[in-house]
Amino acid sequence: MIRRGKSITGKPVGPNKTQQKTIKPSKTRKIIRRYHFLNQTKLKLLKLLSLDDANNLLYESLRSGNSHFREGSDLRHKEMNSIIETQLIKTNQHKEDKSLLYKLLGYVYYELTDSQGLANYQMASKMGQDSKRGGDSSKILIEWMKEIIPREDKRVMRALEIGSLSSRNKISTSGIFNPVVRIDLNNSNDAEGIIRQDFMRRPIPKEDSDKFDLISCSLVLNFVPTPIGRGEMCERFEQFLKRDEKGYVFIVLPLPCLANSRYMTSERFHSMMKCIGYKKLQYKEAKKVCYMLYQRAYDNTTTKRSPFTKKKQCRDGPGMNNFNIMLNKD
Ligand SMILES: C[S@@+](CC[C@H](N)C(=O)[O-])C[C@H]1O[C@@H](n2cnc3c(N)ncnc32)[C@H](O)[C@@H]1O
Repeated sequence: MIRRGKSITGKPVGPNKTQQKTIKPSKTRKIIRRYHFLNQTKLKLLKLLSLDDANNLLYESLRSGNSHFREGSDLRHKEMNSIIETQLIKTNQHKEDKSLLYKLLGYVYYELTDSQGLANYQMASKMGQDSKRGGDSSKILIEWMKEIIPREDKRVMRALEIGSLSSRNKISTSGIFNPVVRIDLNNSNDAEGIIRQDFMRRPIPKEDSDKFDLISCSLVLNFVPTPIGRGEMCERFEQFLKRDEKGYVFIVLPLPCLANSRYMTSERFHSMMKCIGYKKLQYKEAKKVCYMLYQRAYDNTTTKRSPFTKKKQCRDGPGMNNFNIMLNKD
């Protein structure tokens, strides 16, 4: 799945006739793929070096305290550094060479935190929301919610949108949800009403009134680099959903994650969600993505957790990917 791509720190994308920045679909895909590659490589390097960056403080401390890391992060490359890029693809081959691993880590951190790279990544993700390229996935959510909620029910629902790129999407403008709390890991555009925040570190609300009726998680789970990390994200939803109501979770995934993976199918995903307390209300496949709506279900028919704590191959075939989601052993 990981492929070699071009630098995301390439030249800025110029204005078009409408003064809006655009990127061609092929470049959009490359930028996104590159970003995922860097994230995966960062995790591998941290593991090889037995480091933990849970508090996001590592960059500063390594920059001041490790000369190899600093050397890597100082390679302020306009063009990709081909030697380093090759070494990044084969990190395991260099596992004995700690100095090189630190240098690679410095390089990766710089690439990931470089503001031009991030801006391009954000723009590439936004381009994916362009109506010509799949559009705003929350349109489907709103259609479904309108079917579910009786007309006479005028209750306004609170929503948390994880991985939000715009405050003008249907989830924010339909009037069904108010407020819509929008968070994103990387968003630097606070003026648009998107809080820069990692959902996995968002404080758990104490009061039920601060919890949500709906969590939207569109094209975010596939962004999380590890199967266990994805499972943890799914399990965390529950702590943000209101207790008295039956909260909803809207999930969107790239279709190949469920339709072309050796380890995950739509049935397996629904069973995993059932196991952690949700019933499936809706499932729809489009050309490139699949949409799902779940609701909290406090029933007594528990599904065993153990099938989802292990890697299980469901099928195999040429060109299949290894996308997976796993639950922690309790
Ligand atoms: C591909 S974009 C999807 C954007 C949009 N929701 C959509 O459906 O097109 C994925 C976004 O999820 C964000 N993201 C990933 N993990 C996150 C986390 N733990 N907390 C908050 N945002 C996260 C990333 O920063 C990125 O902007």
